[in-house]
Amino acid sequence: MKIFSASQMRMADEVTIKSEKISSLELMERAASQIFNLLHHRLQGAQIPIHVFCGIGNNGGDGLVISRLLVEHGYNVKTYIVNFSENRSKDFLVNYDRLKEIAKEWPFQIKSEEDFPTVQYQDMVIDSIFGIGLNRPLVPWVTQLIKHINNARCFTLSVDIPSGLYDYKKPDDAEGVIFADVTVTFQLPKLVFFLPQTGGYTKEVEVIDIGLDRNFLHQTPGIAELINKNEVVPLYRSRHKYSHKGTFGHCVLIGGSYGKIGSMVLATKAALKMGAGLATAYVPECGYEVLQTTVPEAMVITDSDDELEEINLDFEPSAVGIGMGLGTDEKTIKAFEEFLKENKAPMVIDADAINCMAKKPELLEHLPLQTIITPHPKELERLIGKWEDDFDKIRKAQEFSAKYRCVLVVKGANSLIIYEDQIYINNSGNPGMATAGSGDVLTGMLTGLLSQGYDPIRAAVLGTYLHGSAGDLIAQKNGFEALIAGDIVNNIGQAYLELFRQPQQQEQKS
Ligand SMILES: NC(=O)C1=CN([C@@H]2O[C@H](COP(=O)(O)OP(=O)(O)OC[C@H]3O[C@@H](n4cnc5c(N)ncnc54)[C@H](O)[C@@H]3O)[C@@H](O)[C@H]2O)[C@@H](O)CC1
Ligand SMILES: Nc1ncnc2c1ncn2[C@@H]1O[C@H](COP(=O)(O)OP(=O)(O)O)[C@@H](O)[C@H]1O
Ligand SMILES: [K+]
Repeated sequence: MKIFSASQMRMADEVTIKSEKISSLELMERAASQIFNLLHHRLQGAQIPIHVFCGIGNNGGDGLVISRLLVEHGYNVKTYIVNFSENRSKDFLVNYDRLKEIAKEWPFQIKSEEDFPTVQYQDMVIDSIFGIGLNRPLVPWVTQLIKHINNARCFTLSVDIPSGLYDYKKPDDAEGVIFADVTVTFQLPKLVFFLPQTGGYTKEVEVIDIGLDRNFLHQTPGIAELINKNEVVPLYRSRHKYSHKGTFGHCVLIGGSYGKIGSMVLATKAALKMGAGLATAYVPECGYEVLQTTVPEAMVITDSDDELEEINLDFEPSAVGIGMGLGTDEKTIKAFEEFLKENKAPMVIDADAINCMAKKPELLEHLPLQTIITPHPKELERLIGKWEDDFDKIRKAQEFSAKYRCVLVVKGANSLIIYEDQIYINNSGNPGMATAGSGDVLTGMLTGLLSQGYDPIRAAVLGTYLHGSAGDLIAQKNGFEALIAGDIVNNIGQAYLELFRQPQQQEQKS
């Protein structure tokens, strides 16, 4: 699913108004009445106090429409205008009058802290103060109002985006943003919902189709692509009956040091489970027995005793995954550099191999085109430096990717796959995956896909999705806490099958 910027959303709005020959007012009515329908469906007329806080722009206009429909249907509604400016939008004003006609009284004006209404825990709030039009800091009393609403801790529904969130930078005051239980957003999800600094402002996101112009939505490249099952199914390559193990490549996993051989076990198993034809683990001598015992399907080549000092392969690998438990000893960095100069196979670079590159940036010059690098945030910082906020992080990651022509998988709750100006946001996975070794599994999985000939961007997107999806399958059965990295490997097969499972409804019919 595409993600648009605020200005692209505005353009989609305008194009729809022209192509459908409707007014912006009608579009507002259509959008807001869908939110009302959603509420009405859930509340079924329940008489809980509903506080609708409206700004003075079109987001406020949406709130006024919702209020009017709630009043018409006999709900217990109080409407407030958060009067931070006299510059009211045209459609706001029309709906302001329409609400008065139905409710028989003007909404209550909030102009300062003295006007704040009491909001109780058992009430409900509709947050329609700011939408995607927020473009400057809030006046202090509006920030206070937002904090006042948050303090009630009552069920809060934000219209389009939690008020106080910009769609292009982090909020000025981390507490001055509505904490929403649900955000009902128009047509397409917004980037802020998936970034670590801003994703936490809403527990749930519901995207509603307000019928914006299909051609425009289809033809306009988004600023990012949200990756769910629908997006990855077309990336999967099925197997031919007469294929043999050579068809799926012989990959090599390189890494391990004394006490960190487990990372290599996880990665090697993961590469095989993803479908690599053959896998070799290249480890220090101390890892030999461990690997031969725990992954009998893999071959093992060993180097000196406790850490790698040389990387000499006696075959041409189809893909390389390097870095798990590798260490950053000078000798190892040297070995890695020599290897990079020789190697032509597609690569995944993780963990200590990233740290080696951060220590010696010249290594980056030797990467094969579209090498996948999989940093967690700390490793990313070592590569691209500190960032102002998540938006700045993305820009810096894009610049880094363009400079070295590499694919970055920025790991986290919604891992970002970045290649030059392309951004993919993975939407599978769960907090149970915040556990030792889950990144090693990802590296093995991506290497397994490269080994089978998937191109690096596809491999990064499909592999990251399947990794999260395997984690989700475990969490459904065992919960978050008991999830360990080895379980992710064991659920790779189920994650593949899940790609082609029909939705529940169809299962019940058959
Ligand atoms: N296709 C769509 O996206 C649709 C959007 N609609 C609504 O329109 C909203 C966008 O509306 P607007 O562009 O009017 O913007 P908002 O209602 O989000 O912003 C309010 C207004 O306040 C001004 N402003 C921004 N920051 C301010 C600040 N800190 N202090 C004071 N004033 C500030 C802005 O210039 C803007 O005019 C969306 O979020 C959505 O709710 C819907 O009505 C219909 C369809
Ligand atoms: N809260 C979370 N939600 C979803 N996925 C997560 C979460 N925390 C971690 N992960 C995933 O788990 C993996 C952790 O990788 P990493 O930090 O390298 O761990 P390790 O070094 O222990 O292997 C990444 O793929 C990341 O996206
Ligand atoms: K809002």
